Amino acid sequence: MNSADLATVFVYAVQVRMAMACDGASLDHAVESVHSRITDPVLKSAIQAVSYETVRNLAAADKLIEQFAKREPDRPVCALLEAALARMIVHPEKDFVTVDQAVKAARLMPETKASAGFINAILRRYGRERSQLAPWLAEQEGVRFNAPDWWLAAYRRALGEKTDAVLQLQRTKAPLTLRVNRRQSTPEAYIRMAASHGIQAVRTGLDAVTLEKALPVSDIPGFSDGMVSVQDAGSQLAAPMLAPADGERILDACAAPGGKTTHLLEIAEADITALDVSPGRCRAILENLDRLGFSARVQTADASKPQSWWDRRKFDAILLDAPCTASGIVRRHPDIPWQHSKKDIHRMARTQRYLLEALWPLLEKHGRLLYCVCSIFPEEGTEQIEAFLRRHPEACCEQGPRLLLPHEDYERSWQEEPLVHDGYFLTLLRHRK
Ligand SMILES: C[S@@+](CC[C@H](N)C(=O)[O-])C[C@H]1O[C@@H](n2cnc3c(N)ncnc32)[C@H](O)[C@@H]1O
Repeated sequence: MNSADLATVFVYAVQVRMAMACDGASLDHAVESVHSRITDPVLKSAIQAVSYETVRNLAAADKLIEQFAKREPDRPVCALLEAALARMIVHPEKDFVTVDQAVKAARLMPETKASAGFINAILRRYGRERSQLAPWLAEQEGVRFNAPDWWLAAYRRALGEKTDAVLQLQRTKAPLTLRVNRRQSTPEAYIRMAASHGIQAVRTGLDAVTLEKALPVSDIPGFSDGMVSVQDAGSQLAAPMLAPADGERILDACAAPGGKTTHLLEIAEADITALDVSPGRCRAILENLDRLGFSARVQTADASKPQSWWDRRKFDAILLDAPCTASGIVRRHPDIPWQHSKKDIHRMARTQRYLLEALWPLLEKHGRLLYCVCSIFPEEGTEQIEAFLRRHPEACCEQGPRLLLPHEDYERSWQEEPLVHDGYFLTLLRHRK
Protein backbone atom coordinates (compact mmCIF):
# COMPACT_ATOMS: atom_id res chain seq x y z
CA MET A 1 0.00 0.00 0.00
CA ASN A 2 1.55 3.36 -0.90
CA SER A 3 1.18 6.29 1.45
CA ALA A 4 -1.27 8.11 -0.83
CA ASP A 5 -3.76 5.27 -0.37
CA LEU A 6 -3.59 5.03 3.40
CA ALA A 7 -5.86 8.03 4.05
CA THR A 8 -8.55 6.40 1.86
CA VAL A 9 -8.05 3.10 3.67
CA PHE A 10 -8.52 4.90 7.02
CA VAL A 11 -11.77 6.48 5.76
CA TYR A 12 -13.16 3.02 4.93
CA ALA A 13 -11.78 1.53 8.14
CA VAL A 14 -13.78 4.17 10.04
CA GLN A 15 -16.92 3.01 8.21
CA VAL A 16 -16.16 -0.59 9.23
CA ARG A 17 -15.67 0.41 12.88
CA MET A 18 -18.84 2.53 12.86
CA ALA A 19 -20.90 -0.39 11.50
CA MET A 20 -19.53 -2.54 14.32
CA ALA A 21 -19.95 0.03 17.09
CA CYS A 22 -23.29 1.53 16.07
CA ASP A 23 -25.08 -1.29 14.18
CA GLY A 24 -23.59 -4.25 16.07
CA ALA A 25 -22.23 -5.71 12.79
CA SER A 26 -19.54 -8.35 13.05
CA LEU A 27 -16.11 -7.39 11.71
CA ASP A 28 -16.52 -9.75 8.73
CA HIS A 29 -19.94 -8.36 7.82
CA ALA A 30 -18.82 -4.77 8.25
CA VAL A 31 -15.80 -5.39 5.98
CA GLU A 32 -17.97 -7.25 3.44
CA SER A 33 -20.46 -4.42 3.34
CA VAL A 34 -17.72 -1.84 2.68
CA HIS A 35 -16.12 -4.17 0.10
CA SER A 36 -19.43 -4.41 -1.78
CA ARG A 37 -19.04 -0.74 -2.74
CA ILE A 38 -15.45 -1.07 -4.03
CA THR A 39 -13.94 -2.81 -7.02
CA ASP A 40 -10.16 -2.30 -6.51
CA PRO A 41 -8.83 -5.57 -5.00
CA VAL A 42 -5.71 -3.87 -3.55
CA LEU A 43 -7.84 -1.31 -1.72
CA LYS A 44 -10.17 -4.07 -0.51
CA SER A 45 -7.36 -6.10 0.95
CA ALA A 46 -5.80 -3.00 2.59
CA ILE A 47 -9.16 -2.12 4.22
CA GLN A 48 -9.45 -5.66 5.53
CA ALA A 49 -5.89 -5.65 6.88
CA VAL A 50 -6.25 -2.26 8.61
CA SER A 51 -9.69 -3.18 10.04
CA TYR A 52 -8.41 -6.47 11.49
CA GLU A 53 -5.28 -4.75 12.81
CA THR A 54 -7.51 -2.16 14.52
CA VAL A 55 -9.68 -4.78 16.22
CA ARG A 56 -6.67 -6.86 17.23
CA ASN A 57 -5.32 -3.80 19.09
CA LEU A 58 -8.58 -2.24 20.25
CA ALA A 59 -7.97 -2.47 23.99
CA ALA A 60 -4.59 -0.72 23.73
CA ALA A 61 -5.91 1.98 21.37
CA ASP A 62 -8.92 2.68 23.63
CA LYS A 63 -6.70 2.87 26.74
CA LEU A 64 -4.49 5.41 24.98
CA ILE A 65 -7.47 7.50 23.88
CA GLU A 66 -8.83 7.40 27.45
CA GLN A 67 -5.43 8.49 28.75
CA PHE A 68 -4.92 11.37 26.30
CA ALA A 69 -8.40 12.82 25.67
CA LYS A 70 -9.95 15.03 28.35
CA ARG A 71 -13.46 14.09 27.24
CA GLU A 72 -14.81 11.21 25.17
CA PRO A 73 -14.31 11.92 21.45
CA ASP A 74 -17.25 11.52 19.05
CA ARG A 75 -17.59 7.98 17.66
CA PRO A 76 -16.10 8.65 14.17
CA VAL A 77 -13.14 10.53 15.70
CA CYS A 78 -12.62 7.66 18.12
CA ALA A 79 -12.82 5.15 15.22
CA LEU A 80 -10.14 7.01 13.25
CA LEU A 81 -7.92 7.29 16.33
CA GLU A 82 -8.33 3.57 17.00
CA ALA A 83 -7.28 2.68 13.44
CA ALA A 84 -4.27 5.05 13.46
CA LEU A 85 -3.10 4.10 16.97
CA ALA A 86 -3.36 0.40 16.14
CA ARG A 87 -1.20 1.01 13.10
CA MET A 88 1.34 2.93 15.17
CA ILE A 89 1.42 0.07 17.70
CA VAL A 90 2.01 -2.55 14.99
CA HIS A 91 4.28 -0.47 12.71
CA PRO A 92 6.20 1.99 14.93
CA GLU A 93 8.68 2.56 12.11
CA LYS A 94 5.89 4.11 10.01
CA ASP A 95 4.71 6.73 12.51
CA PHE A 96 5.29 9.69 10.23
CA VAL A 97 3.20 8.32 7.36
CA THR A 98 0.49 7.02 9.68
CA VAL A 99 0.00 10.36 11.43
CA ASP A 100 0.12 12.30 8.18
CA GLN A 101 -2.43 10.03 6.50
CA ALA A 102 -4.73 9.87 9.53
CA VAL A 103 -4.90 13.66 9.62
CA LYS A 104 -5.56 13.68 5.87
CA ALA A 105 -8.34 11.11 6.39
CA ALA A 106 -9.80 13.29 9.17
CA ARG A 107 -10.02 16.20 6.74
CA LEU A 108 -11.76 14.01 4.12
CA MET A 109 -14.70 13.14 6.40
CA PRO A 110 -17.29 15.76 7.43
CA GLU A 111 -17.71 14.00 10.82
CA THR A 112 -14.01 14.26 11.68
CA LYS A 113 -12.89 17.37 9.76
CA ALA A 114 -13.11 19.73 12.74
CA SER A 115 -11.10 17.28 14.88
CA ALA A 116 -8.08 16.97 12.56
CA GLY A 117 -5.91 19.03 14.93
CA PHE A 118 -7.01 17.02 17.95
CA ILE A 119 -6.27 13.73 16.11
CA ASN A 120 -2.86 15.03 15.07
CA ALA A 121 -2.05 16.03 18.68
CA ILE A 122 -3.05 12.66 20.15
CA LEU A 123 -1.16 10.61 17.58
CA ARG A 124 1.99 12.72 17.88
CA ARG A 125 1.83 12.49 21.66
CA TYR A 126 1.65 8.71 21.46
CA GLY A 127 4.63 8.74 19.08
CA ARG A 128 6.63 10.81 21.59
CA GLU A 129 5.59 8.97 24.77
CA ARG A 130 5.44 5.44 23.39
CA SER A 131 8.41 4.05 25.32
CA GLN A 132 7.33 5.56 28.69
CA LEU A 133 3.78 4.24 28.17
CA ALA A 134 4.84 0.72 27.14
CA PRO A 135 5.21 -0.74 30.70
CA TRP A 136 1.91 0.83 31.82
CA LEU A 137 0.10 -0.63 28.79
CA ALA A 138 1.75 -4.04 29.17
CA GLU A 139 0.67 -4.47 32.78
CA GLN A 140 -3.01 -4.18 31.89
CA GLU A 141 -4.58 -7.57 31.38
CA GLY A 142 -7.27 -6.24 29.03
CA VAL A 143 -4.56 -4.79 26.78
CA ARG A 144 -2.36 -7.90 26.95
CA PHE A 145 -5.21 -10.13 25.84
CA ASN A 146 -7.19 -7.52 23.91
CA ALA A 147 -10.55 -8.16 25.56
CA PRO A 148 -12.99 -6.50 27.97
CA ASP A 149 -12.73 -7.37 31.68
CA TRP A 150 -15.98 -9.38 31.85
CA TRP A 151 -14.73 -11.55 28.98
CA LEU A 152 -11.42 -12.26 30.75
CA ALA A 153 -13.32 -13.10 33.98
CA ALA A 154 -15.54 -15.55 32.05
CA TYR A 155 -12.41 -17.16 30.57
CA ARG A 156 -10.81 -17.47 34.03
CA ARG A 157 -13.93 -19.11 35.40
CA ALA A 158 -13.94 -21.53 32.47
CA LEU A 159 -10.25 -22.37 32.18
CA GLY A 160 -8.57 -21.57 35.52
CA GLU A 161 -4.80 -21.86 35.26
CA LYS A 162 -4.93 -22.57 31.51
CA THR A 163 -6.47 -19.16 30.84
CA ASP A 164 -3.32 -17.15 30.06
CA ALA A 165 -1.93 -19.69 27.60
CA VAL A 166 -5.23 -19.89 25.71
CA LEU A 167 -5.72 -16.11 25.68
CA GLN A 168 -2.16 -15.69 24.45
CA LEU A 169 -2.81 -18.08 21.59
CA GLN A 170 -6.07 -16.27 20.79
CA ARG A 171 -3.99 -13.13 20.08
CA THR A 172 -2.18 -14.84 17.20
CA LYS A 173 -3.54 -15.32 13.70
CA ALA A 174 -5.13 -18.70 13.04
CA PRO A 175 -3.68 -20.83 10.24
CA LEU A 176 -5.81 -21.93 7.32
CA THR A 177 -6.99 -25.52 7.65
CA LEU A 178 -8.69 -27.43 4.86
CA ARG A 179 -10.82 -30.54 4.90
CA VAL A 180 -9.91 -32.93 2.13
CA ASN A 181 -12.99 -34.46 0.50
CA ARG A 182 -12.63 -38.23 1.06
CA ARG A 183 -14.56 -38.91 -2.14
CA GLN A 184 -11.98 -37.10 -4.25
CA SER A 185 -8.60 -37.42 -2.53
CA THR A 186 -6.65 -38.16 0.65
CA PRO A 187 -4.71 -35.74 2.88
CA GLU A 188 -1.37 -37.19 1.69
CA ALA A 189 -2.29 -36.97 -2.02
CA TYR A 190 -3.58 -33.43 -1.51
CA ILE A 191 -0.36 -32.37 0.25
CA ARG A 192 1.60 -33.66 -2.76
CA MET A 193 -0.70 -31.83 -5.15
CA ALA A 194 -0.40 -28.57 -3.16
CA ALA A 195 3.41 -28.93 -3.19
CA SER A 196 3.32 -29.18 -6.99
CA HIS A 197 1.67 -25.71 -6.91
CA GLY A 198 4.41 -24.42 -4.57
CA ILE A 199 2.12 -24.57 -1.50
CA GLN A 200 3.42 -26.26 1.64
CA ALA A 201 0.92 -28.07 3.85
CA VAL A 202 0.90 -30.58 6.73
CA ARG A 203 -1.62 -33.17 7.81
CA THR A 204 -3.22 -32.02 11.06
CA GLY A 205 -6.20 -34.36 11.45
CA LEU A 206 -8.14 -37.26 9.97
CA ASP A 207 -9.25 -35.26 6.92
CA ALA A 208 -7.39 -32.07 7.83
CA VAL A 209 -4.51 -30.35 6.10
CA THR A 210 -3.12 -27.02 7.33
CA LEU A 211 -1.44 -24.65 4.90
CA GLU A 212 1.86 -23.06 5.87
CA LYS A 213 0.56 -19.72 4.59
CA ALA A 214 -3.08 -18.59 4.35
CA LEU A 215 -4.39 -18.02 0.82
CA PRO A 216 -7.59 -16.62 -0.68
CA VAL A 217 -9.91 -19.53 -1.55
CA SER A 218 -9.60 -18.67 -5.24
CA ASP A 219 -5.87 -19.61 -5.02
CA ILE A 220 -6.40 -22.90 -3.15
CA PRO A 221 -5.87 -25.84 -5.55
CA GLY A 222 -8.98 -27.99 -5.85
CA PHE A 223 -11.25 -25.64 -3.88
CA SER A 224 -13.58 -24.72 -6.74
CA ASP A 225 -13.93 -28.43 -7.71
CA GLY A 226 -14.91 -29.44 -4.17
CA MET A 227 -11.71 -31.36 -3.45
CA VAL A 228 -11.20 -29.29 -0.30
CA SER A 229 -13.24 -27.02 1.95
CA VAL A 230 -12.07 -24.50 4.52
CA GLN A 231 -12.86 -25.86 7.99
CA ASP A 232 -11.06 -25.81 11.32
CA ALA A 233 -9.78 -29.23 12.39
CA GLY A 234 -11.78 -29.07 15.66
CA SER A 235 -15.03 -28.63 13.70
CA GLN A 236 -13.92 -31.52 11.51
CA LEU A 237 -14.40 -33.86 14.48
CA ALA A 238 -18.17 -33.34 14.43
CA ALA A 239 -19.29 -35.29 11.35
CA PRO A 240 -17.12 -38.40 12.08
CA MET A 241 -18.38 -38.37 15.70
CA LEU A 242 -21.98 -38.50 14.46
CA ALA A 243 -20.82 -41.35 12.17
CA PRO A 244 -23.44 -41.06 9.42
CA ALA A 245 -24.34 -44.23 7.48
CA ASP A 246 -25.63 -44.61 3.92
CA GLY A 247 -29.39 -44.09 3.67
CA GLU A 248 -29.83 -42.60 7.16
CA ARG A 249 -32.26 -39.75 7.66
CA ILE A 250 -30.22 -36.96 9.21
CA LEU A 251 -31.12 -33.47 10.37
CA ASP A 252 -28.42 -30.78 10.36
CA ALA A 253 -30.37 -28.29 12.46
CA CYS A 254 -28.21 -25.15 12.33
CA ALA A 255 -26.47 -25.91 9.09
CA ALA A 256 -25.26 -22.74 7.40
CA PRO A 257 -22.93 -22.32 5.62
CA GLY A 258 -22.98 -26.09 5.28
CA GLY A 259 -19.51 -27.02 6.52
CA LYS A 260 -20.79 -30.03 8.43
CA THR A 261 -23.63 -30.90 6.03
CA THR A 262 -21.05 -31.39 3.28
CA HIS A 263 -18.67 -33.29 5.59
CA LEU A 264 -21.52 -35.69 6.47
CA LEU A 265 -22.14 -36.21 2.75
CA GLU A 266 -18.44 -36.82 2.10
CA ILE A 267 -18.65 -39.67 4.64
CA ALA A 268 -22.01 -41.25 3.72
CA GLU A 269 -24.80 -41.12 1.18
CA ALA A 270 -27.27 -39.89 3.75
CA ASP A 271 -30.68 -38.28 3.32
CA ILE A 272 -29.99 -34.89 4.88
CA THR A 273 -32.29 -32.04 5.82
CA ALA A 274 -30.22 -28.90 6.36
CA LEU A 275 -32.03 -26.15 8.24
CA ASP A 276 -30.98 -22.65 9.01
CA VAL A 277 -32.99 -19.72 10.27
CA SER A 278 -31.17 -17.24 8.00
CA PRO A 279 -32.29 -17.14 4.34
CA GLY A 280 -28.99 -15.58 3.22
CA ARG A 281 -26.99 -18.24 5.00
CA CYS A 282 -29.21 -20.98 3.47
CA ARG A 283 -28.04 -19.74 0.07
CA ALA A 284 -24.48 -20.35 1.26
CA ILE A 285 -25.42 -23.98 2.07
CA LEU A 286 -26.75 -24.41 -1.48
CA GLU A 287 -23.57 -22.90 -2.95
CA ASN A 288 -21.39 -25.26 -0.92
CA LEU A 289 -23.50 -28.29 -1.86
CA ASP A 290 -23.23 -27.24 -5.48
CA ARG A 291 -19.43 -26.75 -5.28
CA LEU A 292 -19.03 -30.24 -3.84
CA GLY A 293 -21.63 -31.86 -6.14
CA PHE A 294 -23.93 -33.01 -3.31
CA SER A 295 -27.62 -32.60 -2.69
CA ALA A 296 -29.64 -32.16 0.48
CA ARG A 297 -33.04 -30.72 1.43
CA VAL A 298 -32.25 -27.14 2.44
CA GLN A 299 -34.93 -25.30 4.39
CA THR A 300 -35.05 -21.84 5.92
CA ALA A 301 -36.67 -22.46 9.29
CA ASP A 302 -36.35 -22.04 13.03
CA ALA A 303 -35.14 -25.40 14.31
CA SER A 304 -36.61 -24.69 17.75
CA LYS A 305 -40.13 -24.61 16.23
CA PRO A 306 -40.50 -28.04 14.56
CA GLN A 307 -44.27 -27.53 14.13
CA SER A 308 -43.39 -25.05 11.35
CA TRP A 309 -41.16 -27.36 9.28
CA TRP A 310 -41.10 -31.00 10.51
CA ASP A 311 -42.90 -33.72 8.47
CA ARG A 312 -43.32 -35.96 11.59
CA ARG A 313 -40.82 -38.57 10.35
CA LYS A 314 -38.19 -39.07 13.02
CA PHE A 315 -34.46 -38.79 12.33
CA ASP A 316 -31.76 -41.45 12.74
CA ALA A 317 -29.29 -38.73 13.65
CA ILE A 318 -29.36 -35.02 14.45
CA LEU A 319 -26.46 -32.61 14.34
CA LEU A 320 -27.02 -29.51 16.46
CA ASP A 321 -24.12 -27.12 15.86
CA ALA A 322 -25.80 -24.47 17.94
CA PRO A 323 -25.44 -20.70 17.78
CA CYS A 324 -23.08 -19.64 20.58
CA THR A 325 -20.80 -16.87 21.84
CA ALA A 326 -18.05 -18.29 19.60
CA SER A 327 -15.59 -17.84 22.47
CA GLY A 328 -13.40 -20.61 21.01
CA ILE A 329 -12.69 -18.91 17.68
CA VAL A 330 -11.36 -15.49 18.72
CA ARG A 331 -8.15 -16.12 16.76
CA ARG A 332 -10.20 -16.03 13.57
CA HIS A 333 -12.65 -13.37 14.69
CA PRO A 334 -10.88 -10.92 17.03
CA ASP A 335 -14.05 -8.82 17.29
CA ILE A 336 -15.94 -11.53 19.20
CA PRO A 337 -15.07 -10.33 22.74
CA TRP A 338 -16.04 -6.78 21.76
CA GLN A 339 -19.30 -7.63 20.03
CA HIS A 340 -20.80 -9.50 22.98
CA SER A 341 -21.94 -8.43 26.41
CA LYS A 342 -21.85 -10.51 29.59
CA LYS A 343 -25.57 -11.27 29.26
CA ASP A 344 -24.96 -12.99 25.91
CA ILE A 345 -23.50 -16.10 27.57
CA HIS A 346 -26.81 -16.73 29.35
CA ARG A 347 -28.87 -15.62 26.35
CA MET A 348 -27.00 -18.08 24.12
CA ALA A 349 -27.25 -20.87 26.70
CA ARG A 350 -31.04 -20.32 26.80
CA THR A 351 -31.30 -20.53 22.98
CA GLN A 352 -29.22 -23.72 23.00
CA ARG A 353 -31.48 -25.24 25.69
CA TYR A 354 -34.61 -24.45 23.61
CA LEU A 355 -33.00 -26.02 20.55
CA LEU A 356 -32.01 -29.17 22.46
CA GLU A 357 -35.50 -29.50 23.97
CA ALA A 358 -37.21 -29.01 20.60
CA LEU A 359 -35.00 -31.46 18.70
CA TRP A 360 -34.57 -34.35 21.15
CA PRO A 361 -38.16 -35.64 20.60
CA LEU A 362 -37.51 -35.74 16.82
CA LEU A 363 -34.94 -38.49 17.25
CA GLU A 364 -35.64 -42.20 16.68
CA LYS A 365 -35.18 -44.34 19.83
CA HIS A 366 -32.05 -45.89 18.28
CA GLY A 367 -30.83 -42.51 17.08
CA ARG A 368 -28.07 -40.14 18.25
CA LEU A 369 -27.84 -36.39 18.62
CA LEU A 370 -24.53 -34.58 18.34
CA TYR A 371 -24.49 -31.29 20.24
CA CYS A 372 -21.58 -28.96 19.51
CA VAL A 373 -20.59 -25.32 19.91
CA CYS A 374 -17.45 -23.35 19.05
CA SER A 375 -17.36 -22.01 22.60
CA ILE A 376 -15.22 -22.90 25.61
CA PHE A 377 -17.68 -21.48 28.18
CA PRO A 378 -19.15 -24.22 30.42
CA GLU A 379 -22.61 -22.58 30.34
CA GLU A 380 -22.76 -23.50 26.64
CA GLY A 381 -20.91 -26.82 26.96
CA THR A 382 -20.56 -29.13 29.95
CA GLU A 383 -23.12 -27.31 32.12
CA GLN A 384 -25.60 -27.24 29.23
CA ILE A 385 -25.27 -31.00 28.76
CA GLU A 386 -25.36 -31.81 32.49
CA ALA A 387 -28.60 -29.83 32.79
CA PHE A 388 -30.02 -31.63 29.73
CA LEU A 389 -29.19 -35.04 31.23
CA ARG A 390 -30.86 -34.02 34.51
CA ARG A 391 -34.02 -33.05 32.62
CA HIS A 392 -33.86 -36.24 30.50
CA PRO A 393 -33.05 -39.34 32.55
CA GLU A 394 -33.80 -41.38 29.40
CA ALA A 395 -30.74 -39.78 27.69
CA CYS A 396 -27.06 -40.55 28.09
CA CYS A 397 -23.73 -39.50 26.58
CA GLU A 398 -22.43 -41.96 24.01
CA GLN A 399 -19.22 -39.95 23.55
CA GLY A 400 -17.85 -36.90 25.33
CA PRO A 401 -18.45 -34.37 26.62
CA ARG A 402 -15.23 -33.34 24.88
CA LEU A 403 -13.83 -29.84 25.21
CA LEU A 404 -11.03 -28.81 22.86
CA LEU A 405 -9.15 -25.71 23.91
CA PRO A 406 -7.59 -23.62 21.15
CA HIS A 407 -4.30 -25.33 20.44
CA GLU A 408 -1.32 -25.41 18.10
CA ASP A 409 1.40 -28.04 18.34
CA TYR A 410 2.82 -29.74 15.28
CA GLU A 411 4.96 -32.20 17.26
CA ARG A 412 2.21 -34.58 18.45
CA SER A 413 0.45 -37.21 16.39
CA TRP A 414 -2.78 -36.06 14.75
CA GLN A 415 -4.45 -39.38 15.69
CA GLU A 416 -4.80 -38.26 19.35
CA GLU A 417 -6.19 -34.84 18.56
CA PRO A 418 -5.88 -32.47 15.61
CA LEU A 419 -2.51 -30.67 15.76
CA VAL A 420 -4.00 -27.23 15.38
CA HIS A 421 -7.56 -26.29 16.14
CA ASP A 422 -9.93 -23.71 17.60
CA GLY A 423 -11.86 -24.09 20.84
CA TYR A 424 -14.71 -26.52 20.38
CA PHE A 425 -17.15 -28.55 22.49
CA LEU A 426 -18.82 -31.78 21.35
CA THR A 427 -20.97 -34.46 22.91
CA LEU A 428 -22.89 -37.33 21.39
CA LEU A 429 -26.23 -38.06 23.09
CA ARG A 430 -28.54 -41.06 22.70
CA HIS A 431 -31.42 -42.80 24.46
CA ARG A 432 -30.42 -45.19 27.23
CA LYS A 433 -30.80 -48.84 26.15
C1 LIG B 1 -22.30 -22.29 14.32
S1 LIG B 1 -23.24 -21.80 12.97
C2 LIG B 1 -23.41 -23.31 12.12
C3 LIG B 1 -22.22 -23.70 11.29
C4 LIG B 1 -22.53 -24.89 10.41
N1 LIG B 1 -23.01 -26.02 11.15
C5 LIG B 1 -21.32 -25.31 9.60
O1 LIG B 1 -20.60 -26.22 10.02
O2 LIG B 1 -21.08 -24.74 8.53
C6 LIG B 1 -24.81 -21.63 13.69
C7 LIG B 1 -25.93 -21.40 12.70
O3 LIG B 1 -27.16 -21.49 13.42
C8 LIG B 1 -28.11 -20.69 12.75
N2 LIG B 1 -29.25 -20.54 13.68
C9 LIG B 1 -29.34 -19.76 14.78
N3 LIG B 1 -30.52 -19.95 15.40
C10 LIG B 1 -31.19 -20.89 14.68
C11 LIG B 1 -32.46 -21.52 14.80
N4 LIG B 1 -33.28 -21.22 15.81
N5 LIG B 1 -32.82 -22.42 13.88
C12 LIG B 1 -31.99 -22.74 12.84
N6 LIG B 1 -30.78 -22.17 12.68
C13 LIG B 1 -30.38 -21.28 13.59
C14 LIG B 1 -27.33 -19.44 12.42
O4 LIG B 1 -27.95 -18.73 11.35
C15 LIG B 1 -25.96 -20.03 12.04
O5 LIG B 1 -25.89 -20.20 10.64
